Amino acid sequence: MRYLTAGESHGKQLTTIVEGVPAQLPLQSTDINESLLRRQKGHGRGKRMQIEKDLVDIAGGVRHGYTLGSPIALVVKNDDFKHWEDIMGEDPYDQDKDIRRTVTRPRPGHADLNGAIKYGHRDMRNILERSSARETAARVAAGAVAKSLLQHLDINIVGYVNEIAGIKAKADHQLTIQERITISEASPVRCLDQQAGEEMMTAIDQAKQEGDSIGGICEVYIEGVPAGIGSYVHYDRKLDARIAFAVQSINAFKGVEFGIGFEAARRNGSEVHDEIIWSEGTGYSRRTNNLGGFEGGMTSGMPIVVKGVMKPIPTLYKPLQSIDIATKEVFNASIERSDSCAVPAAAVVMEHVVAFELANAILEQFPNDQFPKLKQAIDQYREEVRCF
Ligand SMILES: Cc1cc2nc3c(=O)[nH]c(=O)nc-3n(C[C@H](O)[C@H](O)[C@H](O)COP(=O)(O)O)c2cc1C
Ligand SMILES: C=C(O[C@@H]1CC(C(=O)O)=C[C@@H](OP(=O)(O)O)[C@H]1O)C(=O)O
Repeated sequence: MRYLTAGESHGKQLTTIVEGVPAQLPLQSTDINESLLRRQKGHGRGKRMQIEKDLVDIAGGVRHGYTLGSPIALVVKNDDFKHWEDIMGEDPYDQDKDIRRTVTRPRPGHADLNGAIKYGHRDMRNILERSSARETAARVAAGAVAKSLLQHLDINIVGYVNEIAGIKAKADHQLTIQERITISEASPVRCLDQQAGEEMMTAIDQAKQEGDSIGGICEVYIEGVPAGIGSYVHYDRKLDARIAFAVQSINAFKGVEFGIGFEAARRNGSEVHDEIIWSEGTGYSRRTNNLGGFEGGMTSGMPIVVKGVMKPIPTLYKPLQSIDIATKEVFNASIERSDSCAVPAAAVVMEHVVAFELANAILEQFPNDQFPKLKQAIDQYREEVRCF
């Protein structure tokens, strides 16, 4: 399974094509819309999210509520396009006539300057339109298809926020996945710890008031994955590595950890590696889950726990110094609008990109043309793992 996305932030629409989804998987636009609407929520987002109401149009690959096995085309319209038609429409645009709208002032921390140098654009709108995290709506649409597939295989996944601006949620390892889903969904910052969640909201409000931005840490938690998904035999078949790539590729993500992650560097081996246990009913398991569900690039059968670090949003009301590429003058310009914190939204994005990688690894390993056959094969494999 693979996917491509196309579309600019203030252009007509985002388009996603997902190829390699098995036939006969139940799929409806409501499944995808739920994910898209979750991504739009979250305390700290700017005015743009009040303009958009992301809804998918399934334009190919699905008939009467089931996938056909053909590529699935997903379209999400940009409602903001109507305000940008003169700038983003297809009619030739005379940049010289409207010099005020030419973007020549790169934001530190965004893709503007590097992208302009690479593609030779003097109007950095040509960069920012595509480097914008608006594209993550298209990634969530693709991930929602994968998530739907996983759910039909009894694999559940959720993304939530662990930390914002240094405020840490207290970890409750006993929470079931259903509890994690319900609690995070009810929290405006998608946090499992109500007290910390309230402090995070205050920190976001304060950052916004000061014209600043803040980042944080998201966690994705998955239950129901059998042991042995992925492989150790070649670097690009290691599933943890593929997940790390997908997470790192989300706009503004700067690092990835599995389980205790970087903390492993500070502990002895005896305090890191998860002891193997066995019981008649469930087969093999681990006494702890410090390694976050992976050993040797393969799942261990324990919950997958992966964290991603998001830096603060680069567009600031209180801007940093930069250089105008037209005049080479130093500037400290103010901006019209931006998110002050998008960590809660990013947790939903992370959930979906991870879902895609996991579903893809499963499809590579099992019969993938027809969903009922895939389900049968997975059920049989689970039984083999239990009796191993
Ligand atoms: C959900 C989400 C929303 C974002 N919103 C903004 C925003 O409003 N303003 C901004 O400058 N950056 C925003 N970003 C981050 C930029 O897109 C990102 O920093 C930029 O593409 C440069 O890429 P890099 O940070 O990965 O190097 C957002 C990121 C995500 C995931
Ligand atoms: C549009 C989305 O996020 C955008 C991501 C983004 C950026 O620079 O990454 C900048 C902002 O866009 P605008 O300048 O239009 O307000 C965010 O709103 C979205 O998440 O759907």
